[in-house]
Amino acid sequence: MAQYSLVSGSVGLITLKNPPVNALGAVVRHGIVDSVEKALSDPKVKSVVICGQNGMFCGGADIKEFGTDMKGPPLIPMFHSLEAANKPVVAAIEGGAFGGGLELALGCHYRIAHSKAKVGLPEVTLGLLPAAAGSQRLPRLIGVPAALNLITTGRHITAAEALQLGLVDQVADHNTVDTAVKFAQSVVGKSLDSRRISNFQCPPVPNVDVLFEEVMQKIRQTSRGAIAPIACVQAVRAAATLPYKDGLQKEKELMATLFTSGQARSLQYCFFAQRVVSRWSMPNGASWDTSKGRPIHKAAVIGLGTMGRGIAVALAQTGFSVVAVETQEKQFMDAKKAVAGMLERGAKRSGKVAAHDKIIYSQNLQAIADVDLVIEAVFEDMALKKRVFRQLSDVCKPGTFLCTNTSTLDIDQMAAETRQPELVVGMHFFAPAHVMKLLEVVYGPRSSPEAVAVAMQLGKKMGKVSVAVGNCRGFVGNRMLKPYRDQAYFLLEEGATPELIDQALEEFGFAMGAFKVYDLSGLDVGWKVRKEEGLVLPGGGSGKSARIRQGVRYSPLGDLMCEEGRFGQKTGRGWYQYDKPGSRDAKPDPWVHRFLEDYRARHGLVARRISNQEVLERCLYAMINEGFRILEDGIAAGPEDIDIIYVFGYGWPRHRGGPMFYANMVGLPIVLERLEHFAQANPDVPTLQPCNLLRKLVASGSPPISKWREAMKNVHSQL
Ligand SMILES: CCCCCCCC(=O)CC(=O)SCCNC(=O)CCNC(=O)[C@H](O)C(C)(C)COP(=O)(O)OP(=O)(O)OC[C@H]1O[C@@H](n2cnc3c(N)ncnc32)[C@H](O)[C@@H]1OP(=O)(O)O
Ligand SMILES: NC(=O)C1=CN([C@@H]2O[C@H](COP(=O)(O)OP(=O)(O)OC[C@H]3O[C@@H](n4cnc5c(N)ncnc54)[C@H](O)[C@@H]3O)[C@@H](O)[C@H]2O)C=CC1
Repeated sequence: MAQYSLVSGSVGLITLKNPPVNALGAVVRHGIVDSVEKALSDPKVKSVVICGQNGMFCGGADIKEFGTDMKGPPLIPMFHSLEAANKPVVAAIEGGAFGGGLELALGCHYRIAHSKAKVGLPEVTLGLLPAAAGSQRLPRLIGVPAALNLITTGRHITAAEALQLGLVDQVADHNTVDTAVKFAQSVVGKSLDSRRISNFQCPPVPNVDVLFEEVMQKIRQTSRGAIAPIACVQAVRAAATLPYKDGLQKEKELMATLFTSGQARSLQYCFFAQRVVSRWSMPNGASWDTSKGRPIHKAAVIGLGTMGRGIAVALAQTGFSVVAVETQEKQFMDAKKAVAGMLERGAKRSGKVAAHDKIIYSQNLQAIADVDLVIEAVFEDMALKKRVFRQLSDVCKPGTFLCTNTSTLDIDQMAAETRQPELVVGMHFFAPAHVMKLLEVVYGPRSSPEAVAVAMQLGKKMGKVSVAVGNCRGFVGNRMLKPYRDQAYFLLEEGATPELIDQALEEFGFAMGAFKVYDLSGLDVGWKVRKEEGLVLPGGGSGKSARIRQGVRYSPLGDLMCEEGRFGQKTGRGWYQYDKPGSRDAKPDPWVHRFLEDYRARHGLVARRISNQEVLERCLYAMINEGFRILEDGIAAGPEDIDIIYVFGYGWPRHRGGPMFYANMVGLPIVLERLEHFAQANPDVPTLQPCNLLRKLVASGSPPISKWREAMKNVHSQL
């Protein structure tokens, strides 16, 4: 609702009330219309102030209303009547004004923001554009380049930046509403013509075509396949080149296409999924609302290689005291230098002081005796990790949480080496750990809810999107990656090239195809693991065993590449060729094509034409099938957990919602039918056999994704 009152004898105060963010649901919209009418028709009222309750102006349209019949007054006429009012209207922005909330403020004649408030037009992140005239008013107010930046990125800006851009008129340090009321009284009688933004001419831009072309090109590169950023540019272009009324019409047309698009549905799903996963639960019933964490002041990182360095930086930048331990002399020296550089660069970007003094370096484990939490990041070697956990348990004070950054190994085996196994959890960061947003928090069978709560809260403090998952090989992300990568290799055997597969995946929206990722992370990493697992045979093996391991189909192609010394970017040669070792510019390599032809000839394989569609179906459906298995096994609490892991950790295009949401969009019967088809053609690939949960969901009429948790309960109760 919107509450109306008369304050200071002459100011009509309209307070938006719709907790928690005062979203513009139908009831609020009715409330605004009624209150504005009251204020404008009351002769005692000389000016109007609009604010939100509980220190929050307005979080924009009520996203939960999208996809419903959206009854109630529309926003555009409401904002026009505010702007046309003959009494000054002032927006008092506390907390934030986002999307429709900022568009409401742009309809007002003046905007006053609290110094801690943030504003923005984040519609693009929901697959939309600011279609309550925001795309037309903002460029008129702050100019085309700044508006383009805000509208196409959706970023939230501080009150200080908003003031600098001319988006707000004043910043208040204390009671914003009181300041706005006084301000509203002070401007009574002043002409309002110059305050009505829709009357403004857009400030002229030299080389307007060049500017729009540059922005468009950048967007095509960074938001591969996403339609909303492109529509945002087109809408701002309309503001820059057309009269307001025509620009508004263009905005409306563009929004009509976006509003019902699959991309908007996917992005809005991601918005809510991100919030769902923060309310974690464990199969034993423990959950975020029943489990308390404990404050962490001092943490340790063990092993300062690729991951440990990033984790130490992320902890220090969050304000924790960190003891960073590395045993190898050269690594120790290199790590100190590298961490210092990362802190410096981070400080430059954020404008803060580099947190060098937060980190103490040591080559001795005794230095961590008084820390509250340890994150182990030594080599991926179970024997070593077990030894380290034994030492940690001896050295650390009782009650210290012991976390491992392992990407695949059994948390419980490490916990078993300690005196308090209930304090052991996985904290699986992604490289580079100070940049990547995802954190998989892995609970073993003995992990306490308190330990999970601590890791989840720590992740949140570090600005990570944290997802709690169960303990199995590869957890959620890496477990699902395996069948996807296997399919990519099998497709090479059957006639594809690395560039054909990567192109199909990149056109789908991945930032990088499977083989570019291999080259980036190093082919030798997986080779080492496969060797330890006894999967690698010299020369790839021969005869029947060459392409079968432990009874299932296996491609030795990756092993053979490593035997040739082709480890990827680091050696300048991998699935692509590079100008020099370390270079990132991947070029197709005729050597690889010959190598694949020889391989096929040796194994009697006849190359066939492989379509983009087949690449996507084989790679993605195999991955999705594993996702259903993960749900069936209770490793992830719901499809949202899997989707958020893929969107934030594995470059899955957000506008496609994550693998499980994508399956839901494609249609579960289609996914099942294709998997059955591929499984029949590949009986030696068990990961293509459709799993029970998928079959049960289809048999029960393919419920929407929001109902899968319920369906999963039935499957679990039958087990
Ligand atoms: C042809 C049709 C024409 C239609 C025209 C429509 C044109 C438009 O007018 C378009 C729009 O406004 S689209 C909406 C734009 N606004 C946004 O994107 C802001 C979304 N919210 C946020 O960023 C953060 O919640 C925020 C920064 C605000 C607060 O962050 P916090 O971390 O403090 O809190 P959260 O945990 O994120 O949120 C608390 C609870 O509020 C729910 N929520 C937030 N924003 C909402 C919103 N706009 N609508 C509905 N629910 C919303 C959020 O889901 C969470 O709920 P629970 O998870 O249940 O607690
Ligand atoms: N590299 C990646 O992209 C990711 C790796 N991980 C996991 O993180 C862990 C570390 O991986 P990386 O950083 O890539 O390895 P790395 O090889 O770059 O670094 C490991 C470091 O640990 C040090 N170390 C070994 N034993 C030690 C001990 N007893 N005490 C102190 N330091 C010791 C080594 O000297 C080395 O500097 C592994 O478990 C890996 O699976 C997880 C996510 C991503």
